[in-house]
Amino acid sequence: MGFRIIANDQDVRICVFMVGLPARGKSFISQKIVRYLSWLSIKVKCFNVGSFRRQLGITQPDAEFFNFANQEYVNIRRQSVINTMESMFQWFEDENGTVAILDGTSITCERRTWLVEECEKHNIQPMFLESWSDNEDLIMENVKEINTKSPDYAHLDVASATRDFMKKIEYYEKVYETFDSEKDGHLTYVKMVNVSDEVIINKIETYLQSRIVFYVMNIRIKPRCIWLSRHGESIYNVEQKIGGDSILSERGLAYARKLKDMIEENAPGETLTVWTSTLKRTQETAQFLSFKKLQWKALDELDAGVCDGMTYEEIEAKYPEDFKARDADKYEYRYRGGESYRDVVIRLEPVIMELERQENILIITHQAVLRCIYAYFMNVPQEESPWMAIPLHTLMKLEPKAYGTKVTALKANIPAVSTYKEKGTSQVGENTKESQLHNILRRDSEVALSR
Ligand SMILES: O=P(O)(O)OC[C@H]1O[C@@](CO)(OP(=O)(O)O)[C@@H](O)[C@@H]1O
Repeated sequence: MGFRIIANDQDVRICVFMVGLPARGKSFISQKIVRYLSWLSIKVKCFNVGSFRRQLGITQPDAEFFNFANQEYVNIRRQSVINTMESMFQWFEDENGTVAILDGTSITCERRTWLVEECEKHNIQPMFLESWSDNEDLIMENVKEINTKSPDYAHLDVASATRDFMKKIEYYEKVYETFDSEKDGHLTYVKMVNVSDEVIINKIETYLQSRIVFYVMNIRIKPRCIWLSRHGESIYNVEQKIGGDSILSERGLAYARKLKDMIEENAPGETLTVWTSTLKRTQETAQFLSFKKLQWKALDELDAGVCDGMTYEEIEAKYPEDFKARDADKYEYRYRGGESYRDVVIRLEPVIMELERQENILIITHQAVLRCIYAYFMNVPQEESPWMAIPLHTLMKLEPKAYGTKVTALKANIPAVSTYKEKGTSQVGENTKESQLHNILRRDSEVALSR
């Protein structure tokens, strides 16, 4: 529960200032940190300087607006940063925030000195995160992405937008001062060279800062897929019992066979590594797959403690107070002698870190664990994540992209019981799960557009 203590410690307030030329993936990194920290219940918010500039009425500036020789424009841009900082300080006060990310360029020493002074006045720890890159492919990939996604370029065709953007980069290059240990040795900074090819770390002082550093060190950007599946229908699922370590039903075994075909069809020729829990039902589901397999104890189902092996109806009859308490706050409720969703998230942290580093992975695990993993990738809030329907016999494909994660759900068309229990009832119901699955799919487009 270490993260909770930090999240509640009112003394820890960090501002991460992104540093770097345009198209160096700063927004991508900012969004990832936001997703990671909020998944760990740390109050975090990203403040994008570009949106504050747009609030000043500068909506579709051409490259000239970024010419540092033009004092009038420099002043307007400085004003956008001042407004962003004010809004950020306000957020720390009003919302009791812990980590703010300032997504701008902050490329001059003069600017950074000013930012540090402002943070000191407000008792906030400044930390700089520079994204430095000379990888042409990576840069052009980012330029393409920005030109199609940013409102700044909505009025231009791709060729004109690219020309304008390259000119803008040129202006920034003229004044860019990268971090170096001699002149910046007194500052807390992380310099990422070509994402995480090389990471230089200076003067990290607090635990939370070191968590952020550790996370960004693990970021990879190579395109890959993460496949997620629950195990096939188990005997306990059929009997509506929770927990346990039962084997698969006949239909569950049929899903295990079908899973092999589905992977071959949808990921032809790909090499995957299969991660399962240590429980029989996930291993039986993986048995027909010929890839390398790895068991994680951390992927075991949420521990239902004294309720393990019971149906929801039995729990309601035997522990009515607990049953109600869980429905009232499913994320925080901890089974007697067992776990809460929050506990599961914390034990999953090393899995997530490893997932960030890996290439194509297929995870075969359990309802509650999948909800937590899915919540991380899709930025699902805590109040919602324990209530998401993750139906049996459905394979999900997640494709992390620069501006969100794309999800595709593939149904095996092998019938299975529903294990979904709605709030306020002890019945598991067939009727809800389809609509919930649609919620999942809808969320994809929300996330993809959320930048
Ligand atoms: O948090 P809730 O919605 O109870 O879901 C978790 C439950 O899902 C189940 C099925 O009901 O997972 P699993 O299919 O892996 O067995 C239970 O074992 C587990 O307790």
